[in-house]
Amino acid sequence: MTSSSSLSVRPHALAAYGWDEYWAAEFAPYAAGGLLPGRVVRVDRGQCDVMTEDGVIRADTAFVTPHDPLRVICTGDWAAVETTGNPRYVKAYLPRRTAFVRSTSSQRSEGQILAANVDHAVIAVSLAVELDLGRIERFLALAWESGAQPLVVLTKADLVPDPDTLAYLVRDVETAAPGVQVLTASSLTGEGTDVLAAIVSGGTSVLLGISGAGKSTLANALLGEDVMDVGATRDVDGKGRHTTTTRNLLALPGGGVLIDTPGLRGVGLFDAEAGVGQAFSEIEDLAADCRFHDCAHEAEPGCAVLAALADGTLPERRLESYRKLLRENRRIVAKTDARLRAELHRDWRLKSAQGRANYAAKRGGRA
Ligand SMILES: Nc1nc2c(ncn2[C@@H]2O[C@H](COP(=O)(O)OP(=O)(O)OP(=O)(O)O)[C@@H](O)[C@H]2O)c(=O)[nH]1
Ligand SMILES: [Zn+2]
Repeated sequence: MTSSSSLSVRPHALAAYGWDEYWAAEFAPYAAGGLLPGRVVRVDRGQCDVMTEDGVIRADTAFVTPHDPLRVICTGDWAAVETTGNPRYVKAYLPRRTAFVRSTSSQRSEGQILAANVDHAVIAVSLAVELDLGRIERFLALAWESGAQPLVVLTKADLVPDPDTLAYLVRDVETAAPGVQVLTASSLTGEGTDVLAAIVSGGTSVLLGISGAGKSTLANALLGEDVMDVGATRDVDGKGRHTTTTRNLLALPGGGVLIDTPGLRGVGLFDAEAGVGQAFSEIEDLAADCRFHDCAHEAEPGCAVLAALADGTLPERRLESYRKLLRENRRIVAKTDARLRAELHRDWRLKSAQGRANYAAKRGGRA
């Protein structure tokens, strides 16, 4: 989107990419070490594209690709890049403020880092289909877990022309989203885009939501052009390979930064118990008033959650959804633990085999 020619060497050329006093202070030791700051706009195959005040630099990620997949450099990170060399290496990245993680597969529950330093998680929900509050709650848990502030945008509002119906739908979603702003938007009328643009102008945002929710349409409205389609086109260099200049992180014309990585779109829960808690904050608030601190809200006396169910202040659907997401999350965590346990067990078997061998040696070589 931004051509490198428009990125002259200015003191705050990176401001459009989120550079501020906070990051400048964090980066100070690296600057003292002669490294260049930049924001990662794309990561692929051992290399990454870093937006610096000199424009985009292709850099090697060997130093920032540790064994732990959650510590691998990713889009949105603030990188410290060498000023010279071929290849130029990313030597480090700044501690993340927030991070989106997903479970890579159902077999091995290992997290994968998808995006770093995101401030707003915009959850797109289509009004063209029946609202699925459970799914919205799932996205909200994921968003809260990342550390970003969630925001729900009900898209395709033009398909709900009756204002009362629209207001009712918004309230319905609001009951499933405590502490979260719920907006409506339409690409047809343009309604809502300005409000969204104003919110995302302060910081870095991601768009979450299922296929067809209207994420690309929202992104294009924010970008003021069809960048999302442009990114998919092939490089016309006669070599028939894909363009390598596609960015997953873009500066918005109205301010703010948008991250759109493919994996983010289908992101699932990964060890998100805190996020689930935040997504159901009214239930956790109630639970604080239960007589027993370990109340399961099943049949315990003095249960504030059950009392709220009984007097109608807490919808039953909310409690069921909360339980469902907690169960789902615990299954994922248990899977991770199982893998860890398997590794520990292997370790233990190795040690005990060694122990047996040592013991046999002491006894004169007889096993
Ligand atoms: N009527 C109406 N249709 C819309 C609106 N926004 C998006 N659409 C349509 O909804 C469909 C899906 O929109 P996309 O923006 O591609 O959805 P997406 O979430 O990016 O989908 P994926 O790329 O599959 O993840 C497209 O056919 C859009 O034209 C809107 O405000 N009103
Ligand atoms: Zn209780």
